[in-house]
Amino acid sequence: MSLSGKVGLVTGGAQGIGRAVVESLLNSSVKVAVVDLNQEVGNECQVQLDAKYGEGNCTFIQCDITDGDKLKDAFQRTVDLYGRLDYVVNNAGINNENDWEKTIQVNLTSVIKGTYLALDHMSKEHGKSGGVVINVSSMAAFLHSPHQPVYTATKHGVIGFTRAIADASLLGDYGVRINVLCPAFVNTPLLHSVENEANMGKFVKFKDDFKQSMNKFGVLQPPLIAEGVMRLITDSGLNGAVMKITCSKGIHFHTYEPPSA
Ligand SMILES: NC(=O)C1=CN([C@@H]2O[C@H](COP(=O)(O)OP(=O)(O)OC[C@H]3O[C@@H](n4cnc5c(N)ncnc54)[C@H](O)[C@@H]3O)[C@@H](O)[C@H]2O)C=CC1
Ligand SMILES: CCC(=O)/C=C/C=C\C[C@@H](O)/C=C/C=C/C=C\[C@@H](O)CCCC(=O)O
Repeated sequence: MSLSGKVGLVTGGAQGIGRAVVESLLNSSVKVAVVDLNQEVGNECQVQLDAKYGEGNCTFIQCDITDGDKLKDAFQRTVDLYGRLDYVVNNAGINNENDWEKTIQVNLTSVIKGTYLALDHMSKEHGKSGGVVINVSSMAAFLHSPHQPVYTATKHGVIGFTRAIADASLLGDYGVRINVLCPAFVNTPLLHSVENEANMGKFVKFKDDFKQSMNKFGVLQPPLIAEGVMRLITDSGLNGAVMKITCSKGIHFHTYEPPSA
């Protein structure tokens, strides 16, 4: 399936999982807007991607996704620059149990806003030609992690929101497939934040337990997560899917029991 001529937007795309996703999209000839808070890392990312993929194929847009007006501008700038929008990956996330209200804003509220903005630009309801949204949750949503109660809550929320809005998209014939991705531990700067009291607050005292959990389950590399994202983009049968990626099972899907009376 050729993705050439398509346009993607990835939040938190300057490093870690988001950066790997951006590179996979560029490798498939998709033009990409890299939306990220971090100006320095974003500038560095732009220079490296221009050198590797050629100028004009991606653009870094500095933006704090918790600022609704700035996020709206980032979407509009992408469409103004590349003429359309086909794929949105709501990936940016933080791990901060100290400032837990911020964690809710970044990990859940902004994912909801990013999904609604994606629909504004892609839904047939608005005369657009459809597309794919991928919201990044975590395997933490399937655990009762003592290290990260609020992070865990946000990731549960992302799954619930995504499954519901995916059904709405189907019922309303929006032409947009909306899926959720749940990686286990991935080797990125975020993973190392679990050692910091500034991030973990009073839960930092569980850090040894946390490390044992990582040793037990293993740590994934970002390119495998990007492979999962590309599958969610290219498999036209997937809507409301909950993709899990773990060391033991690789890329697989969560299944839910059908509702009963
Ligand atoms: N690393 C891991 O073990 C796992 C991570 N995840 C999730 O994957 C996503 C990406 O995480 P990583 O790549 O590991 O993190 P990371 O910390 O390496 O990268 C996150 C990126 O998001 C950006 N960002 C943070 N707050 C932002 C804001 N307010 N506005 C715009 N950009 C912002 C950062 O500047 C950074 O470039 C997150 O949603 C995370 O919760 C899920 C499962 C496992
Ligand atoms: C316990 C998680 C945690 O404290 C925080 C990690 C920080 C961020 C990464 C996050 O999103 C967590 C992922 C957690 C994954 C936990 C367990 C899985 O690896 C279980 C996999 C089971 C299997 O391999 O089949």
